[in-house]
Amino acid sequence: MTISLKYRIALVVFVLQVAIFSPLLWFTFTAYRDADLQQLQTREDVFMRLVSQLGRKALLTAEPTDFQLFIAPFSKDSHINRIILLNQSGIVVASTAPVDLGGPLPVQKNERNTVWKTSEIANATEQLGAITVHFSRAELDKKVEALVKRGIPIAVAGIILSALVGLGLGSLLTRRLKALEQATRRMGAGDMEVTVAISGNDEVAHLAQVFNEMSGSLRSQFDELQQVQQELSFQAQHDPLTGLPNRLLFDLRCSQAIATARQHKQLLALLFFDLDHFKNINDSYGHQVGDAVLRCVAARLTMALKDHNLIARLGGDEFCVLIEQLEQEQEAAAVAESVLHMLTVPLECEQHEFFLSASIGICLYPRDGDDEVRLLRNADTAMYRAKAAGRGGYRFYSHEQTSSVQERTSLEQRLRKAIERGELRLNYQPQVCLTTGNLVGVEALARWSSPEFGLVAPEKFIPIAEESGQILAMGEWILDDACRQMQKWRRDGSTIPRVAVNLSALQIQRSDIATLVRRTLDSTGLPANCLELEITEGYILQDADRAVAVLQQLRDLGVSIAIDDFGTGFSSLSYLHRLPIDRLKIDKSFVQEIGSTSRAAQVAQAVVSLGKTLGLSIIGEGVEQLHHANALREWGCHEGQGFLYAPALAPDQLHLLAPFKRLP
Ligand SMILES: Nc1nc2c(ncn2[C@@H]2O[C@@H]3COP(=O)(O)O[C@H]4[C@@H](O)[C@H](n5cnc6c(=O)[nH]c(N)nc65)O[C@@H]4COP(=O)(O)O[C@H]3[C@H]2O)c(=O)[nH]1
Repeated sequence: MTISLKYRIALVVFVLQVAIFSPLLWFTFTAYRDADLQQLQTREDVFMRLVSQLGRKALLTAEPTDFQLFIAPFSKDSHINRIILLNQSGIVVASTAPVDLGGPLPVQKNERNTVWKTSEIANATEQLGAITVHFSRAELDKKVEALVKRGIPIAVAGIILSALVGLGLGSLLTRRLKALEQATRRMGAGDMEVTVAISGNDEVAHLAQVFNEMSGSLRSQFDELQQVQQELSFQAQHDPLTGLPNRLLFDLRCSQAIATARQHKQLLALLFFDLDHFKNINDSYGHQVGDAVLRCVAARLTMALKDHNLIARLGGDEFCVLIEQLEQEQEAAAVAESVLHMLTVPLECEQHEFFLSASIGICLYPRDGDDEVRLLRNADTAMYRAKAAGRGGYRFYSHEQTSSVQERTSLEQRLRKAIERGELRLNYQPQVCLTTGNLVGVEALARWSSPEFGLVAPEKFIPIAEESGQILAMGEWILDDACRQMQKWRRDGSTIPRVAVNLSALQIQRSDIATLVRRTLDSTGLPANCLELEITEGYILQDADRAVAVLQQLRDLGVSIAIDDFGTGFSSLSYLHRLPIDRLKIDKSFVQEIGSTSRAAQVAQAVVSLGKTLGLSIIGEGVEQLHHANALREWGCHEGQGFLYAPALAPDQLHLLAPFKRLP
């Protein structure tokens, strides 16, 4: 059993009081009684002396009657029980009742509160007798008893009072200690603001002061710790490069948002996107510039979408936007469009200008998934569809996309082995002079005949090869095979002036393309002027400065350069005139509109004029109809390529077609 400090103090005070006052009380009583007793004894001695003298007189005169008369009144004295005068022979000669005269001295019994006193009576020569007095002490005892009766309640009251004082003292002391204890408990429970009031200047006050000092120091340490903890938790949940929430925080917020949306039956949208060809920026300019671009993109995103969305960087160039409380899915499309629009503004970063675009996948809760993992995966799938559809756009997720992504993954795996298994080959599509109908060149176009998937269209496997990086090895093989074939035709006496080979943007950015071309020309023996390299307009737009430098290096080798798919980008005269190129290839989407009233047909004509103005050769791609060829020729376009003349053919079929005389 534990006794609180308050009661312990009270108990100690009580015991001390009892220990001190009991002997004191006892001493006072006995001292008082002793003093009274002494006084009584003195009076008894005086009385003894008096009755001894009177007794002597009675014995000497042998006339005890006077003596008897003298002592008779004392029989009523409460203090004197008996007075007995004995003669020489021990016979009672005078006494107070009830002792009989003439008899011997009765037996002296020691009664309570009484005392016998005897005094010998003698003269000079002989013993005369004795006087015995029986004194009573009852009076004295009664007095002491009365004193004790009066004193004990006072003593008990005093002790109780002191016990109460002890209790009060204890609670006074422990109340302050209790306050300290409660403050310590609150601090233990995490309340760092707690202090205790300091009263007085005693030890408890000092303890309270030390406590306050300790709590102050703990508070500042706790604040520091909290700050560090907040920083750590911020760092753990944010991307250090852009300051945006990272994957961890995004997952957390996403699952919270899903729970809220589930509860209130709301719609959510998740946008997942990456920057098209961002890898090229990293490869060409280094990671520092790449990082700066990502920072700028993050800042723009935050500016554009800050109001209602959670924006996160999931890693690399992958970003995610979560839109809550959606009314209808078109709102997600609007956000996607604003992201795309925001990226169309050229980005000036580290003294370079970048033209960015992104491919965005959108999926919706609850339609496309009911947890963050599934939503993210499906948004990723939708993003791949957006990429496959030509980049720079957005796609909503649909269930069919999942199977198409699975197909894409297995295509990618099979493609890795395609070259070494000899499943890839090149076909060649003639390019014809629109005036003479002569064969002016061929374009090498890759074909993949897979045992599992059959003939796979280049529009399907080339983007996969580009995204997976396989285009580097594949492109090297294509360049080598095309140059080797061309050299073979030459040796066989063919008069095909040139072979055009498509270069992927990645090949130009990630490899030393000029060295590769030089090496290939050397190893195959093909003269440089027999090789044309086709580069898409899109690549040049991504990075015009670098494109100018690379194209110049290639041109210095003696090869010619054509800009493929011209008209599909955002070409402007400002960069076109700086490019070291030989030919513009009008994209087939424009050529095929010739004859219609659409703007595309007008663009085709405008491209021809532009090319002529710049002194470039122009070739129309996708010439399917005679009127396409006629119109192009009339506008001044030099060459044409398309199904009107021939599709892409295997190398051994090509010689059957030349010369082309399909012109009117
Ligand atoms: N509708 C229509 N189409 C016509 C006509 N004439 C030609 N074509 C097609 O138009 C595409 C022209 O190639 P591209 O613009 O370089 O577009 C190419 C090119 O970007 C890429 N590609 C093909 N082979 C290679 C290659 O060896 N290397 C690289 N990097 N890309 C390649 O794949 C794209 C598609 O190639 P293909 O399917 O061979 O499709 C070829 C060709 O078959 C026509 O009259 N009408």
